[in-house]
Amino acid sequence: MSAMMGARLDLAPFLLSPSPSPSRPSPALRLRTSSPAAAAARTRSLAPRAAAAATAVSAKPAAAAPLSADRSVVRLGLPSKGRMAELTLSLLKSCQLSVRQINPRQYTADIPQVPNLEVWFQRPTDIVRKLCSGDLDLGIVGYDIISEYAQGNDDLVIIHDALDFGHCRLSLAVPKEGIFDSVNTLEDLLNMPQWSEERPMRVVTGFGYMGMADAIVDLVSSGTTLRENNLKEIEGGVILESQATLVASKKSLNRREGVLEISHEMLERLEAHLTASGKIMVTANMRGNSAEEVAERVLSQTSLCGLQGPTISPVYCTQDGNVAVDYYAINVVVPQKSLYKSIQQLRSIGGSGVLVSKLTYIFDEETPRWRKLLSELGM
Ligand SMILES: Nc1ncnc2c1ncn2[C@@H]1O[C@H](COP(=O)(O)OP(=O)(O)OP(=O)(O)O)[C@@H](O)[C@H]1O
Ligand SMILES: O=P(O)(O)OC[C@H]1O[C@H](OP(=O)(O)OP(=O)(O)O)[C@H](O)[C@@H]1O
Ligand SMILES: [Mg+2]
Repeated sequence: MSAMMGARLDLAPFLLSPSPSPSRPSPALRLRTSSPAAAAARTRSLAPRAAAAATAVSAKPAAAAPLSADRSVVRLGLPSKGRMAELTLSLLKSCQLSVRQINPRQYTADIPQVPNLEVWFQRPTDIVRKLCSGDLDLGIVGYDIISEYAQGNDDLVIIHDALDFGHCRLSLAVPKEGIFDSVNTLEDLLNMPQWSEERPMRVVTGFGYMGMADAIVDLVSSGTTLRENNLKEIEGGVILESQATLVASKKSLNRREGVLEISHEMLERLEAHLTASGKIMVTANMRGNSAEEVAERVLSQTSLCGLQGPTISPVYCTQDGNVAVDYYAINVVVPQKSLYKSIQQLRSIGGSGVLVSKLTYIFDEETPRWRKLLSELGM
């Protein structure tokens, strides 16, 4: 949950729970609607979105249902449309978990690499609902959707909290100009003389440009939509940081055969792929008297320390009919962004014949996320 923990929650009690905690200071703030789904349903064309927002807000998660014994297949819910859909499929493909959809009109598919797994394409909100109701066992959705639609349901557990796509934040924004001209922080906003008991600050998500609200709450990624609509974020106004997550029903993990094993395999593949992304393997030859002496030279360079340190192995050749070692091969994993620096450093200590290859997977020892999941399941 590391990425989410950075979220500033100053406003959370006002936005994510039905009634603000009485012990909090009472800024003159009244929230009309709190759903990011409603938030998402504003801006570029307002009227139709307002209607959509109204529908979305009333959606509540289904109560946790008993485990249905009538199916033996494990079900994974994936986003059926929107930006998350394509990115989810391409992430799975990168993990050698390609989804096979025989008929594109159907809402089910499979992953040939994982027998006994059925894929259901669903809207993100429905993925969470169906995890809660027991129709799905696993799902990939944004953390924002889990926060919003699985409140109070402790059956859901996040297996991987940082799938590295769908990055956005739920943020409070105000108009750039007018009375908000010099409002740059949450404190500035709450201290504005305009708000009072009789006229509290109104935060809505569907009517930000119609003069009915003072501020809005919406998902923000690049910030383009806000800019295009003459709005600005303010310091301290981030309510939640979100990105795609792999989530599961604890009940399924505990009781449905195969769910735990499939989760483990998915987690391992995802971790291996995500750990490797942005990293490259640099191989070079270096003359030296011993592996230790070469290691000292390599380790003196800041960009050549590798994951656990460089691997250094002798390169054998024959000299006058005898086997001899003049050179050592160095293998070191480095971040792609420090490629050129690594090459400069290798050359500066006598490296030659540098080869660079992309890394596809890094399988570490058991991932801490697996330990964490087992402990959350009481295993
Ligand atoms: N601008 C964005 N950049 C990155 N991720 C985003 C952005 N907006 C939303 N998301 C993430 O993507 C998820 C799905 O949003 P998306 O817009 O694809 O679907 P949707 O809003 O349900 O569909 P639609 O907008 O077509 O009704 C959100 O729950 C959030 O986690
Ligand atoms: O900061 P930006 O990069 O501009 O992204 C933010 C926008 O993205 C989402 O909308 P989306 O594109 O999903 O359209 P929607 O309103 O139809 O959901 C979100 O609701 C914002 O409007
Ligand atoms: Mg959207």
